[in-house]
Amino acid sequence: MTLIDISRRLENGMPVWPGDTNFSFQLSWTKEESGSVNVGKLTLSTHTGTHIDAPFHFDENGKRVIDLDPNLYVGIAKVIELIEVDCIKKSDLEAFRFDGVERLLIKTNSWKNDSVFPERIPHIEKDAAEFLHEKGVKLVGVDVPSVDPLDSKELEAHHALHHAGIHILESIDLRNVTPGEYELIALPLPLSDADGSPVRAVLRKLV
Ligand SMILES: Nc1ccccc1C(=O)C[C@H](N)C(=O)O
Ligand SMILES: [Zn+2]
Ligand SMILES: [Zn+2]
Repeated sequence: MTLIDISRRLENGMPVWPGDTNFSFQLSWTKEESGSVNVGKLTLSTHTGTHIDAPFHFDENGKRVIDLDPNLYVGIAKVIELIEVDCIKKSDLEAFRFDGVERLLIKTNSWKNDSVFPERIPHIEKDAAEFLHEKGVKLVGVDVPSVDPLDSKELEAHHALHHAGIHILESIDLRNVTPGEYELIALPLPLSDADGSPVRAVLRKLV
């Protein structure tokens, strides 16, 4: 069956979190120089493009990427639409059924021009994190670069989700995805010490 790619393209000049490391791919050796091969070199933040946050990103004692269970990032996921909401709160989520839903992907369509970093994004409210925990959700994915407001220092949503045992996937691209149930694959790289990791996130439609 065909895969729907929900990853943002990693390329020079792509938007990154303000002040964070720019993404760069360069050849450190060209085939001409080496006589045999092109060899590339990447420079990037762990929060580049579609990525997961490890709890260490916002908690000194939190798990690093290598400690995360890969099973979290592979399996059935429900995609819901909350188009252009200001924030994602419990009362918005109560309209949906979450029986047995462990992975929830929220399409807000609020990042219109993805060639520039957004100025404003919807964040997740604390009561939504608690509600999703009660429903048994273990992973939440959003189509924007953060689950908190862009200027947040407290990172209330990151902490509330962590407290609720919910892992975070950010900057997925759900423009070509209609609500429903899918299989998600969004595996982090096996980075030993990292606080986050880019992922190649794909969906497979369930029949
Ligand atoms: N890259 C950064 C640089 C500086 C300050 C925050 C960030 C973030 O990444 C925060 C965002 N909540 C994130 O998890 O992706
Ligand atoms: Zn992040
Ligand atoms: Zn984050």
